Amino acid sequence: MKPIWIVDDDQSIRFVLEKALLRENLPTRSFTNPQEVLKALTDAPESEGPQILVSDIRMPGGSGLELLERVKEKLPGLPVIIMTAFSDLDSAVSAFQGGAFEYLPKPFDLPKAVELIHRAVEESQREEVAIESVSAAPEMLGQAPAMQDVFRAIGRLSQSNVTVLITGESGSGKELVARALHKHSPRASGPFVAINTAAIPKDLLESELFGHERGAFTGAQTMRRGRFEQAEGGTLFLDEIGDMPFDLQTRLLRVLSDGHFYRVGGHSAVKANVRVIAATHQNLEQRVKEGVFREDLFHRLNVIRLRLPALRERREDVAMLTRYFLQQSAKQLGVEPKRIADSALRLLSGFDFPGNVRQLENVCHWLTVMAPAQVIEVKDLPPEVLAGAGAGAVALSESPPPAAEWSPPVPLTMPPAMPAPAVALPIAVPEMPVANGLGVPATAPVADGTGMSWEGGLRREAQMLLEAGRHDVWDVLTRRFETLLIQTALANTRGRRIEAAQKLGIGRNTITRKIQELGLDDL
Ligand SMILES: Nc1ncnc2c1ncn2[C@@H]1O[C@H](COP(=O)(O)OP(=O)(O)OP(=O)(O)O)[C@@H](O)[C@H]1O
Repeated sequence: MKPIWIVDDDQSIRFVLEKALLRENLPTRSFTNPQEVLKALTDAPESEGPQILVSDIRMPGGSGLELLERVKEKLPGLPVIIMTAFSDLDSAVSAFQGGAFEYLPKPFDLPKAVELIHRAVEESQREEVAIESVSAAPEMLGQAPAMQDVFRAIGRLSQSNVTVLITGESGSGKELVARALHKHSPRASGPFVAINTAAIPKDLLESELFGHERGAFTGAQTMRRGRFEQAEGGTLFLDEIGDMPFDLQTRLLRVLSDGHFYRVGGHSAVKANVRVIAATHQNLEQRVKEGVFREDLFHRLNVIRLRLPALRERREDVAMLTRYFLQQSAKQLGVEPKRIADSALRLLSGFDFPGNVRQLENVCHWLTVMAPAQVIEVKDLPPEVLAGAGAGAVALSESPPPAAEWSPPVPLTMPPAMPAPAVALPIAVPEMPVANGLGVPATAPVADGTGMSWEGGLRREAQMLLEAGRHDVWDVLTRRFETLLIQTALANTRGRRIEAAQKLGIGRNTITRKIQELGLDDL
């Protein structure tokens, strides 16, 4: 058998791989840089050429990706495994684009690396080398095995126009995956059009999707193209497909099977050259059983299914994502990025993140604005994290954090007579008539360590968000305010929701809905 060529400037990697492969009776030949490999390729007779090539990406004297390109010119069928210390999608995408067989994120698990090499050898012996291609958006991060599987799937789908159904909890990155699938598809130069079917009133959805002719209904003064037409030649992302009204499901099914549709009030068919990617946080099989989702549409959409893991199923990614979002927020706000203390990171990693990556992103933004110092400590974490991270955080850390850094969940509001909590809260308490049960505002705000009042903190955040040119300031701050109100009320009623709703003067359905929307289910 021909040898496995290993190229890496790191002697220890070469050594470990050589030894492991030797134990498997796989011969090896090692190189320290791409030039040596190219020279050997020219000099070596065919019989001594590589069976497969395992290459690092960053080496003095040339990049592994350039090497991949040059090698592929000479030996297009050769399986190449790219090793990279950067397990973001960029490297994976470039590797797949260059025609790599697989990529191996460093530090790797040796048995897994050997297994991968075995697979590549089998593949090369069958002389059917799968040349895989591009993957996803560079800003999509993930080191957890479950995310690596997602990246690989994206890479494999990149040459195809197939319909994909993405499932996963809210905020887990479904739209990001859809964008990545588009960006690395043959339709990349076409438009990517997204529509959240749950966010558009039922009556408007049909014309939103398919457009309407002039005079089709009252108010339709001009002809309007719908999202299907806007996505012509590109990709249409249908978010929250599980909530699509039944009659529209029928229309969608028809477009998918006939390849054309009619504008509302229109009589001539409009051709639809659109790839559909759908997403849902719901269990569609269950929706089919309940009779609210069409089974035939389900099968149409479910050609390929990608399941995105919830963030709590990949806690190992929290650290990397936190650092990334802290940098992004700092960039947006034009400030120095904050760092996070290990103890705070441990706590954050133990939090269940019902709102998934989006919630972590918001937390990081909040910390960038609100944490008083450059290094974020446990006490700076937002109340919902402090209140909800207990069990997971302790389980994650090898030794529990010192008592001074961590106390059990603290209610946001203290009755005026109670002593201040051991943990300094990141924001002071809103002055609301909830604390003493007498309908009298609790007047003493809890110190936040910055001397800033709750109102002042909110005003400062509003100011910074506005200056940063954000267009979701209302949403972000309303959510923050509602979260505070509900947490405070729940803390005062020992979690009894109906009582909390009464105290807040809202209905029980409203509090239940808000708790769900705000991702406070764990309280
Ligand atoms: N793996 C990731 N790396 C970096 N950012 C991510 C990742 N996953 C999600 N995000 C970010 O988290 C936020 C939420 O992601 P996205 O909108 O794709 O989630 P979603 O599952 O479509 O949510 P919803 O179901 O509520 O529509 C976005 O700002 C996105 O950029």
